[in-house]
Amino acid sequence: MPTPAADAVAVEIAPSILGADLGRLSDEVAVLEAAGADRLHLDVMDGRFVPNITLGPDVVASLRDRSRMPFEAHLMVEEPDHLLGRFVEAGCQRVVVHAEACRHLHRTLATVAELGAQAGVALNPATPASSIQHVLKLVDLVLVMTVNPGFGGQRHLASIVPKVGQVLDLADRAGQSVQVEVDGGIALDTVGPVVRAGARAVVVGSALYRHPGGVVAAIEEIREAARAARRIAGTVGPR
Ligand SMILES: O=C(CO)[C@@H](O)[C@H](O)COP(=O)(O)O
Ligand SMILES: [Co+2]
Repeated sequence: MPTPAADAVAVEIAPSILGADLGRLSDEVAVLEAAGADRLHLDVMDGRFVPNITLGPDVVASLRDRSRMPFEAHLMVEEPDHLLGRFVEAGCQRVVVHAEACRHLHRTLATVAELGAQAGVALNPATPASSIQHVLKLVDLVLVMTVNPGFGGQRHLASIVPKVGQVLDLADRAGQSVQVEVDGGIALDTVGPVVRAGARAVVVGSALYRHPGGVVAAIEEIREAARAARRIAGTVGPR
């Protein structure tokens, strides 16, 4: 299997541990790392922005000692400014905030960069691509949500997939380079269209844990389906 870096049609796989056995979290992270995950997607929920509560920076810090994967925190947190430093100190290389959760989005993203991490912005299904035009120069990643955030295991909203291309068009016109990652209901049957739309990374949660062959087989198959979609689309350039 070619390494993602050497592979012109690679699509990065970022497992979400929401579907894992949270009582064995560090073992589950080790399994994902051994399975070749490109980075770990940590879903942080505050019970306000979304109706669920998950993990905080202390949990992230204890996983940090046990893994060499890059960590990406997906903050589903209302007004997250007070927590940005905590997640960077905990070892997150990237912090993704929701456009809808930040009153001063530009300032929040600039703060992430000042803290020394990569900044990402996430968009709820109802939020248009145009709402982040003014911050594209501050982010290296746009997370297009294809479920309403808050829970793993929801049905993928295929109608939102065209937003991937809309974000990439906006970035092109602004002369900015961003990676688009898609999050929500990604599985063997949904990864192809999002990759053909231009996504170069996908978050995968429940599909990993539903697969009868286990996490290793699931990552392998989804990675191969994503590579095949890129080959079919004939898009091996940056997009
Ligand atoms: O951010 C979220 C949900 O809010 C996601 O990262 C999901 O938790 C991924 O899980 P699946 O949709 O793949 O089951
Ligand atoms: Co997420």
